[in-house]
Amino acid sequence: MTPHHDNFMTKKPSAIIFDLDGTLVDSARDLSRALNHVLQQNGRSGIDISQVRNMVGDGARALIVKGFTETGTLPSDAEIDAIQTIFLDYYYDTMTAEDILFPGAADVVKKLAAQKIPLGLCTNKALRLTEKLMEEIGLASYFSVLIAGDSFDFRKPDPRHLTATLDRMNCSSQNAIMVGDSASDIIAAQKAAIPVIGVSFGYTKTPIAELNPDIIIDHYDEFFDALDTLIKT
Ligand SMILES: O=C(O)COP(=O)(O)O
Ligand SMILES: [Mg+2]
Repeated sequence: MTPHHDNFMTKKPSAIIFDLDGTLVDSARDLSRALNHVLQQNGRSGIDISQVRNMVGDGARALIVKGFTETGTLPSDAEIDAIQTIFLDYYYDTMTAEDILFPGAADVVKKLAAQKIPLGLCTNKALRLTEKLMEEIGLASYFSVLIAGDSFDFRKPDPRHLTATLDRMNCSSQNAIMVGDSASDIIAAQKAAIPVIGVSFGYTKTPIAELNPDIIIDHYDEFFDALDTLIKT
């Protein structure tokens, strides 16, 4: 008889790598508050959260550059360095852990960990912020590595960010799977030849379908079916 139970997979992936912002957590509100804080400090007008959502995914500096470009001229590199320090401290102090997990995300992570599938986190967020956030949302212990935007000299969309994450996990990229919300995740995965699940509820200016992930989910309820489909193909 074929064993059949919830979330049964025909073959286990060697590892699953998750992106953080826009994939596991809906952090746009907190990032938007921090961005508007530094914009206002510099006499700029604020940016609506709906617009900030399309600016997240390439790290804090890219978010700041996009925010300042949107509201006037771009400050010098040195000025952005100073603004970035203020942004990071403000975000570190004000980020909230409450109600920011996307529905079903924690459940999926816990079920995968229970199935002994190695989990890695690969985000363009700074490590200090990543570690704090992952602890506060209660998911840090389920991941064998937390790899951040400042862990290496390269980062998503550079495919080496994903392959280096797998190396740190001692996992092969064969049968590994990536889960992400934005162009940097999908491009990195495609370049690394790692199948990728795109989530449609995250942050991307380009509609996720146009980025051509191998499969798209609209809710974590669809995760295990998507995994099954990817594994069979
Ligand atoms: O833009 C960021 O700060 C990080 O974004 P990511 O977790 O989606 O890589
Ligand atoms: Mg993201």
